Amino acid sequence: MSLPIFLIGARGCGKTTVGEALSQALGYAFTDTDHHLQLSTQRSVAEIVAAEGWEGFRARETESLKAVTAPGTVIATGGGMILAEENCRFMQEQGQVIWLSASPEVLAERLESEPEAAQRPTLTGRPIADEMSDVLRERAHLYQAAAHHQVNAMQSPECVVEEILLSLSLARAS
Ligand SMILES: Nc1ncnc2c1ncn2[C@@H]1O[C@H](COP(=O)(O)OP(=O)(O)OP(=O)(O)O)[C@@H](O)[C@H]1O
Ligand SMILES: O=C(O)C1=C[C@@H](O)[C@@H](O)[C@H](O)C1
Ligand SMILES: [Mg+2]
Repeated sequence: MSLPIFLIGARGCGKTTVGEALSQALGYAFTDTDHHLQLSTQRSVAEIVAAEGWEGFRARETESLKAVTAPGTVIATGGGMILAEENCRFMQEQGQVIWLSASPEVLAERLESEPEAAQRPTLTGRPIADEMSDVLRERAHLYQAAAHHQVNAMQSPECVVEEILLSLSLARAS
């Protein structure tokens, strides 16, 4: 059985971009928890947060994670998925967890060129570069603890996919 592959990491690290390419390379299905939430609620992240607060969004995010998880699937997760221990445990038990790691400067640069405010409402109210530094300071240890493998996400998407495939094949060989 082909275990699911979960991509974790901060906003802008490339979970959606790399996830689609990885799924094609493996012949897996691709799914994205943010996208699933948007489709199932017919609302954007910003609309859910405005109506239910971040707490409401986080509860829905956990439901989405469970709903989309299936064998033979690459799953791009929301940037805050690792905030709940329950989610981390679930991902570790169900499949392989890959952290796409990038510096706050690279993340901010990518997000500034494609803000997508409806899907990425501000987390701190601070300018994007400061927000990404704050977020990584708070979350880097959570991404690290949740992941089976850490991959450098500051390369081209093709190279990130190659690095993931290598770490998965090394894991299978050991
Ligand atoms: N490896 C990469 N090199 C250069 N640009 C990239 C790379 N990966 C993603 N990008 C670009 O960065 C932006 C964010 O990518 P993407 O939407 O895949 O990130 P994400 O991790 O899914 O973010 P979110 O958590 O908000 O869903 C997009 O404009 C994308 O084209
Ligand atoms: O980093 C975060 O907390 C988030 C990242 C996005 O993927 C969305 O899940 C949402 O905007 C929250
Ligand atoms: Mg995404």
